[in-house]
Amino acid sequence: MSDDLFSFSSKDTPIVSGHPTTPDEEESFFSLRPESFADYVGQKETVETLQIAIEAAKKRDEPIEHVLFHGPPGLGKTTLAHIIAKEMGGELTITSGPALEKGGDLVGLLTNLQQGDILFIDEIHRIPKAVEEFLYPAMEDFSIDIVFDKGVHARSHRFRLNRFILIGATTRIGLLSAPLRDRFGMFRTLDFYDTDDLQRIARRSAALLNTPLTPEGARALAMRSRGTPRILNRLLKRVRDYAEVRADGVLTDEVVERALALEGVDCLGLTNLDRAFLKTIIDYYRGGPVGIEAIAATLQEETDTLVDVVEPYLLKIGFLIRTSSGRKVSQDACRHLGYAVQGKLF
Ligand SMILES: Nc1ncnc2c1ncn2[C@@H]1O[C@H](COP(=O)(O)OP(=O)(O)OP(=O)(O)O)[C@@H](O)[C@H]1O
Ligand SMILES: [Mg+2]
Repeated sequence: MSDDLFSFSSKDTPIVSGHPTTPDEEESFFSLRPESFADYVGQKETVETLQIAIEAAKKRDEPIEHVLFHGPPGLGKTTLAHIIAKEMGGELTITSGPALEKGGDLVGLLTNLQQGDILFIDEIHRIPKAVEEFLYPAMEDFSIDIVFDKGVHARSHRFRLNRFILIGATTRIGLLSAPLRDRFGMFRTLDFYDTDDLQRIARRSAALLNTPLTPEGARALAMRSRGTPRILNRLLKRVRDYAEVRADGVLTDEVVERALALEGVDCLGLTNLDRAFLKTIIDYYRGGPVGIEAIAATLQEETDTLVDVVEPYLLKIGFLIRTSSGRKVSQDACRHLGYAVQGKLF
């Protein structure tokens, strides 16, 4: 086992984790965020479903139904919420499951919404149960029941809300309760982007940043972005810095490769954490199957980070296999990492 296996963690490589590390960073990406469906690359079926729903709702002069987006971080869920709000002409209020600690937090937000406004709840699977119960009547009947006093004096009062649109986003659909899931009229899973779409995003972002990018450079970036626009935009900025300091400012495939090698990003876009994850399974657990908790403990990483950020892409490219008895590494992954694969190793 290599010595460097434990010398890093996802905290050392924020550049490639799917989540924005700071609000400022998210802010600085704001200009790269597409503001209309025309600029939103890929996810064709989701875009079409939404466009149809929006056009139909506008004809009837009513808001669209509640929408639930599911998918790994950085694929464009928040971006879609912004675009929907713009198309529908409503105000967008953004919150997240963990930020809604008490029922009162949600009631405050709901009662401030006007007809056609949008409430976006990120990480909706992390909403506390007590708060979730306020959401049911709010979503279904546009009303909330508030109970005053306790015991025999308890009285319930029903408040009417304006007809709003709830947009929920989650990285873990399995953790969402069935009653909540069923109250969304539309449910879309966002998938990883293919290289063509990522190249398109690279060209668009490079143009917005005024950075020269060759077609080969765009392809090299796309291949290293783990199917994720947010990662692509981050890597693009790192490569731009490198090109301006160590090259002539033009983002060619060679410059992309050199710059990203420095960041620990390999030709498939795998990061130090991805490789450490796979190597742990191979070196400590003979390739698996092994439970995620055991991997997390060995790597000293959060289980959630591994499940939300690391695993989805490794599963997608077939480097990781999930079985009923745990995670297994594939032979392709072993080959990529330079392990000898003899016959049936695992
Ligand atoms: N379809 C797209 N076309 C072009 N750029 C995109 C697209 N989707 C996302 N992006 C870019 O990627 C960034 C991240 O997208 P977004 O914040 O919407 O991801 P998310 O799915 O909400 O992630 P999280 O789960 O971490 O909240 C955006 O700021 C935008 O620049
Ligand atoms: Mg988001």
